[in-house]
Amino acid sequence: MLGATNVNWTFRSGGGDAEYMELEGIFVPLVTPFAADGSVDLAALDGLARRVLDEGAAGLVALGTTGEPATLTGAERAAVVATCREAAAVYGAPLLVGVGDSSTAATVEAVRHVRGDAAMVVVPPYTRPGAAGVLAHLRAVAAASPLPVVVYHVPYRTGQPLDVDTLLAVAAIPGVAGMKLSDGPVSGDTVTLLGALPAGFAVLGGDDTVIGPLLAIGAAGGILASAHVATDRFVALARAWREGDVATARRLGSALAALSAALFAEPNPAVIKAVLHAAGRIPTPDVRLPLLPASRAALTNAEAAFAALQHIPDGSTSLPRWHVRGIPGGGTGRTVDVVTKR
Ligand SMILES: O=C(O)C1=N[C@H](C(=O)O)C[C@H](O)C1
Repeated sequence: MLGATNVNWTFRSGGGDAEYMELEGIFVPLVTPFAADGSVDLAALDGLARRVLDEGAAGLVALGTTGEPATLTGAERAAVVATCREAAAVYGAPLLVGVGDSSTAATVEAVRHVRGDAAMVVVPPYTRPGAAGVLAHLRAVAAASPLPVVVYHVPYRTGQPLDVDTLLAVAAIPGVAGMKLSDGPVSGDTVTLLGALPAGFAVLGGDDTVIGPLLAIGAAGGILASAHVATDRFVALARAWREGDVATARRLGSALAALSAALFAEPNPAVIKAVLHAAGRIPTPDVRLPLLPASRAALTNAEAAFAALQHIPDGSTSLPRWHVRGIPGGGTGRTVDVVTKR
């Protein structure tokens, strides 16, 4: 359990006790599918959510960068969260909801209304307030949040780098349960950070191409847009590192890094949407301006990287799966008697 806070939750990474939220394993930050008329296709979103959970994802993220939240209306964002929440509830899986901007007051207000299991709060972008400003911002937000906070550190998007001491100070803030770490290549600082985390504080890797090394040095999991495409393989990678199956982890990690590089060859989530559309999983590959659709070449490369994965063993014949029992209506119902993970 982290910190003495004004919130009524308990947390640890790992375990399996129902009273705790787990921040471990592969979380999928869902794209927002658009219909041909430009509206948000909530049925397609529901299908994506259920598919990744079926394939062993530990949880969902709504309104991550990948969900294009900046170009959604308030009503669309609320509908996306409600859809993800409903799907997550069927599986008993946690839902993280992305929130936050450059204003502390606005973020404090927004975090009070998050409808999920945790708020994924981005380091304030654009303003570059410095380390002390970031800490003051996150302390104010965490103190106001009724939910655990997962800090999203992504300096190439926010423009705000943070050193190891500052990241450890973030980890010590009451109410901050974990961090999505998207600060680029694994460096000496990354190794220092992962080795010095407080007990129970979870780092989830958010740079898809380096998830293998991050898991190897102690990340509890990842928040990976690439895991739309090969969810079970990313789940197998996390398991292989957790269980010490190093040979499998290295082979899978290498092939998945190639897949991620192809999926991120153009601004995210354009290529992922193109691949999902080509596979018939979303109705259009559309993104909203200023994002542009993926090129034909990017789609072809990503499909080739995905095809290459089929020859890589995952180290097990039985991947972890959500086991859903007692769904009225033959598995398509909205209520469920028992959901466990095995
Ligand atoms: O939406 C997210 O969460 C993620 N966004 C990152 C990005 O687009 O920079 C990538 C990561 O896979 C998860």
